[in-house]
Amino acid sequence: MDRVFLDSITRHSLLTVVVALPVAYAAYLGVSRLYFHPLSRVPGPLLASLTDYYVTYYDIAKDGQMVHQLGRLHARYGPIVRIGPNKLHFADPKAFDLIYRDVRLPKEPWFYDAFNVPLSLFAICDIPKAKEAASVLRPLFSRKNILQVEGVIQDVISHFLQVLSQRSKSSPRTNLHRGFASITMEVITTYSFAKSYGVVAYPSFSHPGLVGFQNSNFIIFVMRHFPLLRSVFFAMPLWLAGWFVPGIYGRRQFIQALDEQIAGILEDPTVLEKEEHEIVNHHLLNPKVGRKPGRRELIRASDITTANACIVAAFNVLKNPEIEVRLRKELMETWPEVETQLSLERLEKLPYLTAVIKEALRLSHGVVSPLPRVTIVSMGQSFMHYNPEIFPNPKEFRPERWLAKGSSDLENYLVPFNKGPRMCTGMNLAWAELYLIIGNMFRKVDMELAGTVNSVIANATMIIVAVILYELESPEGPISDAKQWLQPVFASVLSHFRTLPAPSSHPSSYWPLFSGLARTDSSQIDSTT
Ligand code: HEM
Repeated sequence: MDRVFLDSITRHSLLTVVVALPVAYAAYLGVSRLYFHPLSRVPGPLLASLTDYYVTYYDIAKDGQMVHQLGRLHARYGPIVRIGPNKLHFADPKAFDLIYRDVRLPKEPWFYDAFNVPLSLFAICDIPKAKEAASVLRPLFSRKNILQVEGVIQDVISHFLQVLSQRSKSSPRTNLHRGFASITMEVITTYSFAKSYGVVAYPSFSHPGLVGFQNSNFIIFVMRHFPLLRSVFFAMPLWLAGWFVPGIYGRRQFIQALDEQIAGILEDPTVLEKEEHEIVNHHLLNPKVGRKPGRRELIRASDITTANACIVAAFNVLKNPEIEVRLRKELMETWPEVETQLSLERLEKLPYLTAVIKEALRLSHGVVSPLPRVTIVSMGQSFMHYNPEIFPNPKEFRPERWLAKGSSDLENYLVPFNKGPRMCTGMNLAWAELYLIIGNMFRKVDMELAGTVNSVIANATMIIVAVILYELESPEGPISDAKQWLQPVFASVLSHFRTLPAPSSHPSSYWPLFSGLARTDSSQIDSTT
């Protein structure tokens, strides 16, 4: 009897310890975070001071809305807000320089590891390692180098215009966001690998590699907030991973193709000598460098960001007839022969085109998520770009603000490429692409807005068709014939997904797409060349 009694006490105590320990630990954490933490005096919501899952809720359950929540928090608590137990967010323009120009502040691994590209400069947090990687990569994207590969960008854009012209005969409606992303993806792969992967020519501008890259954005948010899931997800067979990231199949196939090419170059480096211009891999595959290039991130970094800026420009110019007339007039006067190509250097001298691009960069932000630096401080670009004291009526697309007297001071507050030691490596390439794409589009193409498409449904459809096309691409498969008949079917299916009217002012309905969550709407633009 005594023994039974003792046993039950032991069981009870064990149970009490099992329950009480975590509760006590949570209470200890809560009290220390609220009252004894160095940030405990910084204002912010109680829940955010207690747990990082406050941000998780807005990033995941609220579909990437943290950026809007940050705006509300700053309105309530002031320019510095505690958004996590160890995290501060700033909304003061002076803080931007202090955070991002400080060479001592490394990138924050929690945020960058989720991209799963440890070799890419973008995700390297260790300062000496990042310096080493940057010393190889940055010179390749110098202005001098970009001018040398201008021909590549010009050729890709000309090809794109041809494809668009062909397409407009069978399907006048085009998702130009995909179109622009196809241009930038083709440019970066050609510049890096001296090989066209047929991205621009792919039906409906939906190359599986491109769709796969774009669709993996959401999973990055999940990986960021639930790091334990990373190893589970990356160990999954492709068919299962495809349930979570539709299109991952195309992405893996594409990466495999890039890997094979890299392996080919490493086996026989003389193939590089045959290229007309120096390509990124001339340098990255140099044995002295001793590291494999972060090939995926160059593609990710370059396709969506530049395409976002282009679509914001196209959308807003078409929305405002007086802006469109002024832009087309400037282009026409400098570029009377429409069949020719105009050089980047001449386009760069056009003040109104330049103002349109700056305004597009201001409103599109390359990366909306605040980019965290240890000890965890960050400030989202939108808190510079949407500051009404710097940019009156900040949500309006007004290129004229860049032409007004004293506007050169505004440049300090235009930070789409970030500032400081980790600012965008591809900035010169991005500027070149923006001039050439927007210049060409508004000189050579007549367009009008044609509503918006729900990109979740459109993506799913594109992926199914993309997979079918890939399957057909076996040696026996009649791929070219199949593409010919599938393309119009595909285009007409897609045109039925025009579910929403064009947004009436700023395209806020597809804003989350720009924040990297490809889950809402992207604009559709009627195009006829
Ligand atoms: C309009 C177009 C673009 C925008 C707005 C943009 C924006 C940005 C921003 C904000 C960062 C800083 C990220 C951070 O601090 O973590 C960044 C980094 C980077 N970008 Fe871009 N980007 C654009 C185009 C490109 C292109 C075309 C390339 C192609 C090479 C590129 C390559 C990179 C790389 C490699 C980094 C990492 C730099 C480092 O961490 O040191 N970007 N970009």
